[in-house]
This record gives sequence, structure tokens and C-alpha cells, in this order.
Amino acid sequence: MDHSDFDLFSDLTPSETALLAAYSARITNRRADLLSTYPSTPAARTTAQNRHVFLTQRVIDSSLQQPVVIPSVWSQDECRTILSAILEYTNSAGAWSTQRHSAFPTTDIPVQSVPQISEFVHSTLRTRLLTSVISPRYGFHPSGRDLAFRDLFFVRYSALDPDSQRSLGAHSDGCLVSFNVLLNGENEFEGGGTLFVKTGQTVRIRKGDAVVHDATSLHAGVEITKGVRYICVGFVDTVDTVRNDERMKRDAGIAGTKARGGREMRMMPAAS
Ligand SMILES: O=C(O)CCC(=O)C(=O)O
Ligand SMILES: [Fe+2]
Repeated sequence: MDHSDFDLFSDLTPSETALLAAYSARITNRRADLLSTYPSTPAARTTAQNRHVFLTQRVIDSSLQQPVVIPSVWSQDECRTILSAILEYTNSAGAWSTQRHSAFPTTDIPVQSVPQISEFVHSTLRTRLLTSVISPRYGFHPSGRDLAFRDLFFVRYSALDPDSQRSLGAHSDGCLVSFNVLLNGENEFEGGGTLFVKTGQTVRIRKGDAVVHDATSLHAGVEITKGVRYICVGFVDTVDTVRNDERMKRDAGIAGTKARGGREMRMMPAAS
């Protein structure tokens, strides 16, 4: 049987179409009614309520879809210390992996694999980005209580040899908000930066700066044509979701850094 021209709604009468539209409007109104029962400030709402408000707001508020650059999240010295620890780790203890994300893999290592700087990276990104920038900007509790890192990893793009990864195709991330911090000098590579497909804008940041963006805006890692580009990437989500992921991974008996839930992967752009 040929299903190629099968259309579920093609035989609806005008009155059935009207009924369907009314039903859909009712759902939208119910959602608005529910949101209107929530307290008016993020500080007074639960984590789940803040998540719900964010999921609604980001669709209607186009300013939330714009990336923002946060200067000097790490100092030049801090970047140097972090990068040295990464290179020391990859030279001796372990190699860069391309297995951690099931779609759109990067050449990366998880932050927790580099013990000398893992705690420093987690705690400074929590205070300098999660609590002070991401929570207020996206409407979460000002203490940072609502948010956690769903994944935090270092990425390497290299034009030094033909086999290394130089770019990352257009994708969205399986979380609420994403960011990347540049770890080496912006003059140590050519090309690079984060491209946002909708506006065509490529954001090129300086060493120690971060670009923060809605995880669902389609974006890509622009190809580097010379040198090496190192970034630290964070996928941010609400604590309940991160906890659920971890429970699911434990229950599935998946161990270590290769563990991956469906939402940790980067996702294909929706077919248009
Ligand atoms: O290379 C970049 O600037 C983007 C990286 C990215 O989007 C990711 O790792 O998910
Ligand atoms: Fe991404």
C-alpha cells in the first residue's frame, strides 16, 4: 500500500476544521490561564513553574532568542591554567573523544575528567554564569537554585591535521540554555565562532568570554581554517530534569562519561 500521499486531515469538513481550531485555541487559553495563576516573580515560583514560564516566554519574546556575550568569565590566567590542565590530561591520561554525543558529535572531554580544575570550572561557572547571568536573564530563581549543568565539556577544533574536527553542523542542544567560553587566544586560529542560523550572525568572542543562548536556536560551530580553537561548552537545564536524567542513566546501568540520555544529544534541525 502506498502511503506517500496520505493526509490525515484532508477529508475534514469545514465544520470539523473549525472544531479543531477551537480545540487548539482552548488548549492555548488553558495554558495562559494556568500561567496566570503563578506568582509574579521567579523568586516566588517553584522550579517547575519557572521552567513552564520560560518555555512559554521564549517562544513569544524574541529578545530571549538572541545570544548574549558575557565578557571575562575567566581571566587570561585562569584560561591558561585550565587549558594547561586539559593538555596535560590529554597528553598523558586520556584522549579526546568523539563518542559522547550521539548526534552532531564534538571532539571533547568532560570537565570532570580533568580533576585538577574540575571543581574550579564547575564553581566559577555556577557563580559567574548560572547564578549571576543565566538565572535572571531567563527568568529563574535569583539564587541559581533552579538550574544545573546537564553536561559540561571541553571541545577542540583543529586545522593542524586533516583528520581533526574543524566545525560543527547546524543543530540545537538538548537542554534549555547553552553557552561556550573561549579558552585560547582568538588570534590562535582563523575562522571559528558560533553561527546563529536565523539571523546569520556569527558570534566571535575573545579568550575568557562566553556566549550564552537559548539551546533551541539553531546554531553551528564555524569551520576553522588555521590553528586550534578550544572552548568549554555547557548545557544548562532545570535541576529536576538533570536529576531525572541521572536516575534514568543509573537505572539503565549505563556507567561513566559515555552515559547519554536522549536529551544530552544535539538534535537535528526540524524538517521544514
Ligand atoms: O563551536 C561552537 O561555537 C558551538 C559549539 C556547540 O554548539 C556545541 O558544542 O553544542
Ligand atoms: Fe550546540
